[in-house]
Amino acid sequence: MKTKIFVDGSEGTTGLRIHERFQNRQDLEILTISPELRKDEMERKRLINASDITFLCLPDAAAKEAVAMVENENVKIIDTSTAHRTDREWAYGFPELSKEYKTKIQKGKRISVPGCHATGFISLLYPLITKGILPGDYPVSSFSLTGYSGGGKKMIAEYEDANRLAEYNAPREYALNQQHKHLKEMKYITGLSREPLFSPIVADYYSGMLVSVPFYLDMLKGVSSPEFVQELLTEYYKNELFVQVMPFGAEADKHGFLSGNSCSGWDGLKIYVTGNKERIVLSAHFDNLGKGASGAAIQCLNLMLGCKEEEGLVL
Ligand SMILES: NC(=O)C1=CN([C@@H]2O[C@H](COP(=O)(O)OP(=O)(O)OC[C@H]3O[C@@H](n4cnc5c(N)ncnc54)[C@H](OP(=O)(O)O)[C@@H]3O)[C@@H](O)[C@H]2O)C=CC1
Ligand SMILES: CC(=O)N[C@@H](CCC(=O)OP(=O)(O)O)C(=O)O
Repeated sequence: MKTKIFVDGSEGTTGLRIHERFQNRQDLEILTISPELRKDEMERKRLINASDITFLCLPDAAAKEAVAMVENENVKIIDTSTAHRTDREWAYGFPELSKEYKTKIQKGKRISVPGCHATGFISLLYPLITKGILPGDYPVSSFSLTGYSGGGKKMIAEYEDANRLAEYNAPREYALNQQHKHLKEMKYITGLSREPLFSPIVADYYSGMLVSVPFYLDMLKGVSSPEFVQELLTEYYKNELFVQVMPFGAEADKHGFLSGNSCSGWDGLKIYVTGNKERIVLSAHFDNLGKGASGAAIQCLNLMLGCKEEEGLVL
């Protein structure tokens, strides 16, 4: 029997990308909502409760409302919003972190997909803290480049407006109050003792992310060389299809640049370790709409269904 799927928020950026990935899936039956009824509570509630698995691709408040609509106890939820990422009752949808994370997703009824910036940040720090080389009280700072689709329909419309302001031509730093919405999950999942200093930058390209975290090597425990960090990350992710650790010092292009958009359209995540004997930078390179949202949501679905983890995804 086919698994019945409903996407609440199917007309949005994340919802549309999830739908695209259902093409050619014979194992799924997609329950659709008429576009004019997409905010109709009764119709949403009917479809949520008729589904086996519902994806929530909504703003936080609407995601919480949708969860409150569940009456059928067999319904499973995959939420792409920020609403439930630090809720202990929910599985955090990052299976590569550990066997426990993977099992909780496979067996779970409530899955919260990681935030896009948080995905990159956590992919870099979680292994270092788990393996004891990064002290939990390290004063971590991070900067992150993102394409404008990360801001959803509203930001896409602003960037693609023919009459937009000249400021949109340049990369723009935001969350200047140091209150970005991913800080909570960055701290909660990694176990850092405090929230990192985090500076996201949105630039004039559609999609793709580059999340970077610099470290002083002598402040990491038992680390004598940058190669050691690269080898530790390689070992940590060696069985993972979606995470690739690049050779030490590898650069994305022959001119020595890592550009924000070169993983656009791809559903995996590449880790770069660059720098020298004193200072290194770890960078996670992926697509905010791939491993940063819709791709990760589909990966969680595949794990829940017990099919190939990469089904319908681009690797
Ligand atoms: N874009 C990205 O890269 C990422 C997004 N996310 C998260 O995914 C979620 C969706 O984001 P995104 O797709 O970018 O946002 P969009 O704004 O592109 O889409 C949101 C959709 O939800 C609809 N919607 C809003 N309120 C309601 C409601 N009460 N009932 C039903 N539908 C509603 C909107 O309707 P309408 O069409 O009328 O606007 C829209 O179609 C958010 O929580 C976001 O933070 C997570 C990771 C990355
Ligand atoms: C460019 C831009 O505005 N990006 C969004 C991130 C989108 C995202 O990942 O939001 P979720 O927390 O719902 O996952 C931001 O930084 O707030």
